[in-house]
Amino acid sequence: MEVVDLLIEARWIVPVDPAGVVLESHAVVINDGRIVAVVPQSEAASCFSARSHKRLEQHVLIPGLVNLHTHAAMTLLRGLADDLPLMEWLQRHVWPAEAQHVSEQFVYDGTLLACAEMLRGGITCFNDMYFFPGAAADAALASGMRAAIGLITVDFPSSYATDADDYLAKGLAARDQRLEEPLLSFCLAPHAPYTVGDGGFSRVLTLAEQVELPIHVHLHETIQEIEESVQRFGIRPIERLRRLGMLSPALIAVHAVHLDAHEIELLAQQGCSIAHCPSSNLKLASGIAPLAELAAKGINIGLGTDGAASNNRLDLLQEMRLAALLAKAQSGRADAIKAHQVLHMATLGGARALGLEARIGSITPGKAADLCAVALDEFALAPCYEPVSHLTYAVAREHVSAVWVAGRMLVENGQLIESNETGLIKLALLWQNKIRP
Ligand SMILES: CSC[C@H]1O[C@@H](n2cnc3c(O)ncnc32)[C@H](O)[C@@H]1O
Ligand SMILES: [Zn+2]
Repeated sequence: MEVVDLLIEARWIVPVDPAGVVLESHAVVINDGRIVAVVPQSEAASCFSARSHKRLEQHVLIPGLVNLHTHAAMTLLRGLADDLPLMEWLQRHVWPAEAQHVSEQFVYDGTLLACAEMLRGGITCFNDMYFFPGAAADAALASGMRAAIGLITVDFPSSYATDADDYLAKGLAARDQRLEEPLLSFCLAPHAPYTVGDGGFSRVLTLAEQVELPIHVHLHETIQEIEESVQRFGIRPIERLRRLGMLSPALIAVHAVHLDAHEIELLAQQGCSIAHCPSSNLKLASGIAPLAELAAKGINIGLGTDGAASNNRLDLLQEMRLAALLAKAQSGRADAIKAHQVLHMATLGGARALGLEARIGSITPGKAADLCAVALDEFALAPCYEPVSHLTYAVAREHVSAVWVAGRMLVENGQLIESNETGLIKLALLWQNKIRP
């Protein structure tokens, strides 16, 4: 008998890879934070002796969800400015508030709050883009979460940095100090084509090639962004990035709402990934991304919540449902995007975009034990013919009962184990009183 740390038995296990597989009455065997085996429960009992044992009746166990695009610390700006289009929202409300309030402490506290919300909703990894990335990284580590930390660049000065060189130097220093952290990885994060000049993008590209990091950029989010680019540069943003040599498998195009057929072809040919953020795109009236067409071209797609100031939730299960429903309405085809496809986007798709496919995104031996258990034992979810259908169309984050990151249990019975929920609410209130006294 092999002695292992943890054995999780579940009524259903959806490994995500191979696609479409649903295992009944299996167990996941975990040792040293990694998945050792996925076997029938009868075999698990005879082959493994576990120090800890979790039995999940009428639960489905899935890989931890990967939030491919967020600005975690913006939880502290949730509900500050609603019902506005993107540029008015940014220029008149968000950027002034950020200029006044963003500091290292703001980012640490806001990210801590975001991690609590994400973990409780089954998200085990997030890809962040915000000021003071070192503080975001430390808050993720303090929460026990996995994070891809964006090293941001914008052409305007902030409380964090002055110009493109300063942003990048500070980002790289933050990364160098945390290179040994197994739960952290990094991305280069030039904000958008309308806030980063050609010089900034070229610096980012050179660095991305030197240090082999993904590049995470808002792209083709609104029609206004495209029209302004045509006025300023004579070309659309994707063509501008193409000429700069930025289109490659390292690129994560966030939003990608407004695309013509040629641009979809280009993104597919170049192996770019897309971070689809349906709630934020709807709330800011940016539009609806052509998800079915992107998927049909074989483009890798992940799902993102965007920040809590434009969503206003960090709830990837809700993004899954919305992604599937919008794709059907937009294409006029009920089978345009199916339940298992959005589960793939919310897990392996996000992991692949971040270059983390070998480590996370599916319940596969050798990968980290980042797992999410969803309870399907309530009347509103009964009966259950097909657990993946329920995950996409019926469950809410309140049904997430347990979450593990690298084999460490962080949510049990729907409650955060290590965070003090009352303390987090007090922290948010302190910031609320500073931001709007
Ligand atoms: C330079 S740090 C990130 C920057 O992005 C802003 N932001 C938040 N949501 C969006 C969005 O949907 N599109 C573009 N920019 C966004 C955030 O407020 C920060 O300033
Ligand atoms: Zn964003």
